[in-house]
Amino acid sequence: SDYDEVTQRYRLQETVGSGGFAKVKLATHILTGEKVAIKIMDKRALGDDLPRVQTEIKAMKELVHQHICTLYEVIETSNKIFMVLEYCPGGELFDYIVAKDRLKEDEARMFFRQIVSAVAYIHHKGYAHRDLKPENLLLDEDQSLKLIDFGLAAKPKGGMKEQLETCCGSPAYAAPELVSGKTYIGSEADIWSMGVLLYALLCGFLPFDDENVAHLYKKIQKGEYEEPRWLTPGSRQLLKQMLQVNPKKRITMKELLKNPWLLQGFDVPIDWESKCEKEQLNADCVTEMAVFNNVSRKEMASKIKKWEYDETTTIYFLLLANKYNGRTLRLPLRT
Ligand SMILES: COc1cccc(Nc2ncc(-c3ccc(C(=O)NCC(=O)Nc4ccccc4)cc3)c(OCC3CCNCC3)n2)c1
Repeated sequence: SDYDEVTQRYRLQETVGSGGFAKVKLATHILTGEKVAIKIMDKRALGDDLPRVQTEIKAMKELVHQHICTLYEVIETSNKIFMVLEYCPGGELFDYIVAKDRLKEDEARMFFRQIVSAVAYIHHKGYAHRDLKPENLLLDEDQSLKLIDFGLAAKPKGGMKEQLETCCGSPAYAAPELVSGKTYIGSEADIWSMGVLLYALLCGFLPFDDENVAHLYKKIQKGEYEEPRWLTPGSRQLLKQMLQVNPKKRITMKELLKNPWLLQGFDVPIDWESKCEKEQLNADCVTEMAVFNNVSRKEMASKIKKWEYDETTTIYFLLLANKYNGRTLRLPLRT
């Protein structure tokens, strides 16, 4: 069946999310014992949206960053596409904010710097996210955030309008120019969405909200929102610059990266460059895999560098992730 290959290498566990054409199951990579997330899509259900999955996979292969969930492997069968992805043990940032009601300014800033880092990197690579919201931000261990795009929003073929109608959930994070159906620039719309995100982190509720979508659009286009008394002048100023209805007056990513409120307590600009680009292989991981496969390091390195997004890519990324969080993952020697 469609699941034969994936069940040989992964133990599928509970479903943690489903939306639109995708379902996500947590799973364990049998060889290493590491947890992964597997996004399962049915080709028939996708219909003529299938090209968007290819677009997303192409995007994911280019977007390798410490604050973006890594794609490890793609398994395609006659009816299904399985994307094996980095698992984030902390679940959604959305649930974290709800549990804490709202975040203290320092914690909000610590998270928001990571979000800006991921989005600046995506923009640098020529992409726009277009669906930034707390449900698409996952917590890794030790308070680090990973950006995902669960709803296949990355570079939708139509404008966002069609994207808004099709995708579930409210457009509470969508920019005014976008809900007005105007042509818009993805990166400018992402800045607005990050402003709504920052507001939600600091306040615990949304700046523009209404159960009637038409009324919600009106509020977004008006751009007026409450400022709770606990907001500091620095955060009010930044929110004002991000939640500018006119996209040409909105703060740019360049200005955002050196915004004084974001620098407070860190005094170093936000480092948005990727720390885990694919160009430079980690020597220890190559060695460990060479020993495991009983081949030379040179041979192993050239196999990894093909980036076929098969089991070799998965093992390399899983070993690399463990280097970062200090755990040494040992491949079981082949019996
Ligand atoms: C929620 O329950 C829990 C509880 C405990 C742990 C976890 N852990 C856990 N880890 C990993 C995932 C995941 C990662 C990536 C993708 C993905 O679709 N990547 C594709 C992608 O990111 N493209 C892309 C990114 C940037 C630019 C362009 C394209 C999908 C899912 C997950 O999902 C759960 C869903 C549930 C519904 N809301 C969204 C998340 N959940 C989840």
